[in-house]
Amino acid sequence: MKTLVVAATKAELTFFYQHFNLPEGDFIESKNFDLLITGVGMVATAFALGKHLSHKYDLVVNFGIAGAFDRNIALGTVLNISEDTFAELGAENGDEFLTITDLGFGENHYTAKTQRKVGLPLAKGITMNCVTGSEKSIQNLIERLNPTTESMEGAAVFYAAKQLNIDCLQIRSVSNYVEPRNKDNWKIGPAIKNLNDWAISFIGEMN
Ligand SMILES: O=C(O)c1cccc(C(=O)CC[C@H]2O[C@@H](n3cnc4c(=O)[nH]cnc43)[C@H](O)[C@@H]2O)c1
Repeated sequence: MKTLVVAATKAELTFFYQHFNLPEGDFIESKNFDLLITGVGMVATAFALGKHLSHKYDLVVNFGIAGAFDRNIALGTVLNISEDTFAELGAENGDEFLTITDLGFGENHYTAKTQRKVGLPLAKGITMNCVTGSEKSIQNLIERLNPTTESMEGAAVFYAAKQLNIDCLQIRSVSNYVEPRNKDNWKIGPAIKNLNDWAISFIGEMN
């Protein structure tokens, strides 16, 4: 049983590195799991997974922070993102948005796949190239997709795992609300701490 742990940045897995005494580096191999730091965004994620994802893995787990659309979710909450959509992939037709599925070019929506018990609240993610930062964009996305969270990588990880039919999970901790940009409101520290506590326990118990 071998797991590939995937994150966009090393900072998001700071305490995980410390706990498992991992060396510096973007691709670290260990007995029970390997760790891949992809860089931020879908393109970097797809390229890194194209190089490193293979059938030697039984499970891919994407860990990261995320923005939440729902203010009833406390900052720092750890969520199981069970479905994710490439929200910008498609075409505008005036005020209407056509997905790549509407255009006949494939699927824009992907799901987590695992039999393992995760025990976290489920959430519906979207994946964006551009962090949402205007009321108009927020309203459009809510009307069109009604997402709980957004990230910049999640759907790309699900996509890659699906290509090889490997089980996958996406676990994200809420660092901020999706709102007109104000980084002073982000609570990255507590979000990373909660994410790492969960990741250490989950990956530790698997081995
Ligand atoms: O500024 C810092 O100290 C810092 C430390 C660790 C990570 C970061 C990031 O900015 C990580 C970028 C990562 O976060 C995801 N993310 C978080 N919030 C959102 C959002 O509102 N919309 C989209 N993505 C978000 C995203 O997946 C990025 O890869 C900073």
